Parts: sequence; structure tokens; C-alpha cells
Amino acid sequence: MTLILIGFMGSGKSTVAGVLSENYVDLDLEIVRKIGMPIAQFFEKFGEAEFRVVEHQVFSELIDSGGVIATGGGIVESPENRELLALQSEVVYLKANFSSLWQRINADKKNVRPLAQNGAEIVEKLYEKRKKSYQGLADLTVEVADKSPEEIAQIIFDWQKGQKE
Ligand SMILES: Nc1ncnc2c1ncn2[C@@H]1O[C@H](COP(=O)(O)OP(=O)(O)OP(=O)(O)O)[C@@H](O)[C@H]1O
Ligand SMILES: O=C(O)C1=C[C@@H](O)[C@@H](O)[C@H](O)C1
Ligand SMILES: [Mg+2]
Repeated sequence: MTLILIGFMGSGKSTVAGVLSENYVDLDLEIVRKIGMPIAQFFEKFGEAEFRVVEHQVFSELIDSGGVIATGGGIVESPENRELLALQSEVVYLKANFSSLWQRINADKKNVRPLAQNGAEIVEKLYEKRKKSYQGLADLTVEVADKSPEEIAQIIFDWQKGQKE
């Protein structure tokens, strides 16, 4: 069984995956490895549609790896990825209100997110558009805005344990 974290940019998928497992797979990092350049540069050169093709390839190769996967915020954009996610039974949605996410995205200088370079209103529209997909595909939803990564990881561990009992 693969534990898959989904949610908007800044929700903490990569951070929480690191607490859950030291061997977690970060889909964005795997994509960077495959394309040989930063994601922002790939968007500039080839555009979002091409990025989604690569994202789907990498995701379908790793989805049955059995560990923990931190997806990118746009994993639900492609219908093919939504189909893959619907077949999984440990999809965890890290949910937060937009203003918390926007604060985190802007404070995070380490990661340049091409789709977050637009103004808050445009990014919020993207958030509103994706919200239903994240929620609809989730087996577990965790409210993350007021919790530490460790608290979030503990909630997920406890839920997983309950699933196995
Ligand atoms: N629970 C938390 N509380 C406070 N800050 C957090 C929490 N989780 C993550 N952060 C911070 O928010 C920022 C975004 O986190 P992270 O990169 O893990 O998000 P992500 O969901 O993987 O984003 P993306 O979709 O762009 O990959 C980072 O600076 C991280 O340190
Ligand atoms: O929300 C998105 O569409 C994205 C989020 C990031 O994790 C990256 O996968 C990329 O920047 C696209
Ligand atoms: Mg991430």
C-alpha cells in the first residue's frame, strides 16, 4: 500500500512526508531528476501541458512503490492522475484555508513554484478550482493550518494503524 499525500501548494506534503518516512518519494524531485532542470525552467521552456505529461509518467511509475509519496500541488489537474488516485486507498488530503497557504508559499524562499508567481487572486482561483478534486479523492482529510508537521504525521500514523486493525 502506498500512502499518497495530496493538497495545494504549501500545504506541507513534502514536509509531512519527511516526518512520516525518511525514504519518502517527492514527486517534484523525481520530475526534476527526469527533466534535468528546475520545474520553473521547464514551465518556461515547454509549458504546463508538457509538465503534466511528465508528471503523469513519473507518478504512474512510482504509485505502487509501497512507501510514502508527496505529490505536487497540481497532481489532480490531469484526469489520468485522478483515475490513478481513485484506485488507491491511502490518499491523504492536507487541507488548509487559502490565506494560510498563501503565507507559507510566500515565506518559502527555497522553492520557486511557477504557478504561485501570479497574484493572490489568480492563485486563489486555482485553489478554489482544485479543492473539490482533493476532497473527492481523499480517504483521509487532515486540517493542517494550525498543526505542526509532527502532529499531522501522528494523525496519519494513527489512522493507518486503525485501517490495519
Ligand atoms: N505544518 C506546518 N506548519 C508550518 N509551516 C509548515 C507546515 N508544513 C509545511 N510548512 C512550511 O510551508 C512551506 C511549504 O511546505 P512544503 O514544501 O512541504 O509544501 P508542499 O505541499 O510540498 O508544496 P508543493 O505542492 O509546492 O510541493 C515550507 O516552508 C514548510 O517549511
Ligand atoms: O500546484 C501546481 O500545479 C504545482 C505544484 C508544485 O508542487 C509543482 O509540481 C509545480 O510547480 C506545479
Ligand atoms: Mg512538495
